[in-house]
Amino acid sequence: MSAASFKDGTVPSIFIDGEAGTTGLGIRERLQSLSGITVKSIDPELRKDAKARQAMMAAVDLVVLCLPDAAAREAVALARDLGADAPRILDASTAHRTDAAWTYGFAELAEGQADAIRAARLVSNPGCYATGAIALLRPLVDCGLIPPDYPLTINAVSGYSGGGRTMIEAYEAGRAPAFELYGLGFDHKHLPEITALSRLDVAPIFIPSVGNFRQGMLVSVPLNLSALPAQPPADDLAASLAARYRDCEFVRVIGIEGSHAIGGRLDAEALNNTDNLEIFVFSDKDGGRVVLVARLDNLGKGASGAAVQNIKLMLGQ
Ligand SMILES: NC(=O)C1=CN([C@@H]2O[C@H](COP(=O)(O)OP(=O)(O)OC[C@H]3O[C@@H](n4cnc5c(N)ncnc54)[C@H](OP(=O)(O)O)[C@@H]3O)[C@@H](O)[C@H]2O)C=CC1
Ligand SMILES: CC(=O)N[C@@H](CCC(=O)OP(=O)(O)O)C(=O)O
Repeated sequence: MSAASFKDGTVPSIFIDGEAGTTGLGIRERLQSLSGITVKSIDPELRKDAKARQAMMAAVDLVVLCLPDAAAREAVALARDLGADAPRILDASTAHRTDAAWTYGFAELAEGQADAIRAARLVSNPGCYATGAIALLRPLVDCGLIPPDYPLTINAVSGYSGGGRTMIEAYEAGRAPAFELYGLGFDHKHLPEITALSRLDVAPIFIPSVGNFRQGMLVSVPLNLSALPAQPPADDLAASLAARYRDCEFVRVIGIEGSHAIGGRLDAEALNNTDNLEIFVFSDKDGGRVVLVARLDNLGKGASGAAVQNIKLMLGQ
């Protein structure tokens, strides 16, 4: 996007549709430290008024959708109706993550993905669990250590803010269990993106859970290495992951020794209020059993932090 093409003149402008929600607020807060952009806000009374939102869309270069899926689809239709005035869109919802017309907003996905995001008109921000799972799996599928048809299991735990305002209110009013498994219908909404973007042919068994803490997330994948066709040593998995993320600002791989050194426990909240993601490779003494773990803040790299990373790429910042 060149300066000459900005609707407002010299700096790009953004409208966050749903800015009062959990994700919207997180993005708003992070954008305060970003100079060289204008954030335009809608009158709160008109936040669900289609005409008023469409007028905001016409006035900005980029719209960030922080809405439930159905509302996000409606917002995209409003933007599309603007024709040549339509802004670029970053959608934080699940609605477009496996839609071929949209670019998946995980810059670290593969070589060239950051450039694809820079150039795209339509970008979907990844799901929080999906970010952790894809970060672990995609490099290992790409290099052939995990075959696309391998029967994988993914376990995960999230802080309750992942459930948006309704879940936050339920936990903070003491109306929710201390810890629960869910997704036991094998149909969690992140499964399609985890499967597609990890380049898997079969959906993993994915068991998410939520606990009585506000934010923070662990996503883990257990592997018996002797069951993998390549029977790779654990070191090969760690080396592939380290090589993939070597130059990534927000992703750090902690290899087998480093993972072992932290003492067999992982605190889900350790990366809270950061935009970082850590990958651990835990291995038993013989190197035959491995657990890969991604740790992130579900509201950081799992949502608003990733959104701001995408906004910066889309606006050439
Ligand atoms: N929480 C998280 O960790 C993550 C959430 N997401 C996704 O981001 C999106 C927003 O989620 P989250 O921030 O958690 O949700 P919240 O419930 O916290 O916020 C949603 C916001 O959208 C507003 N809204 C709802 N319907 C409409 C509509 N028709 N028109 C305009 N505004 C509307 C709500 O207003 P009101 O409250 O007044 O109804 C609220 O401000 C969802 O798609 C979610 O799946 C993505 C990554 C992580
Ligand atoms: C604890 C909790 O309920 N988490 C949410 C996922 C949060 C998230 O990242 O969802 P989207 O980005 O896909 O909206 C869930 O499992 O539905």
